Amino acid sequence: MNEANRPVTVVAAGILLDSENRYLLGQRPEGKPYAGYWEVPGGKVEKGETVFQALQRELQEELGIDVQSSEELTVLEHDYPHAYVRLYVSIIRDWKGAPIGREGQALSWESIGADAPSVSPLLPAAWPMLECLRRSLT
Ligand SMILES: Nc1nc2c([nH]c(=O)n2[C@H]2C[C@H](O)[C@@H](COP(=O)(O)OP(=O)(O)OP(=O)(O)O)O2)c(=O)[nH]1
Repeated sequence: MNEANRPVTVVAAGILLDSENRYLLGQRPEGKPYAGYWEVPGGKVEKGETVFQALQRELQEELGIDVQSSEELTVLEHDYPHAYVRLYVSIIRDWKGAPIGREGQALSWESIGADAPSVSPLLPAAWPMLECLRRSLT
């Protein structure tokens, strides 16, 4: 619970970073809150799972890749109308397979150096993640 007495939804988000320092965004599929918005891949951490296990499961389901390792970047909270979320954000440089949108979602590789992603709109809580990513790499 938080000050507003709302239950906290715990989410693991994984920023895939390739060798050219590009990161991956995916578009949320129909049927989910904020469908059509772009986000860093990930999803809710299930009971009994670690954040890393949740990342491995979600990125296999969403992108068909096997995450080998991850580095913790930051933890962020965001109060949405539909949920109060706590996002554990990791950087992933080591994965097996080529990401594909297994839920029919569009994907976009983005340059860290750009002021803003080439796609929009982004989920509100994705912005501070990207800011943190930039700071950690420069
Ligand atoms: N994956 C992801 N989720 C984000 C980001 N920013 C942000 O606010 N969120 C929020 C949106 C959702 O409320 C929550 C993630 O839940 P989700 O609906 O994607 O999770 P899920 O895949 O487990 O969903 P489901 O099983 O309930 O369908 O975190 C982000 O960049 N990536």
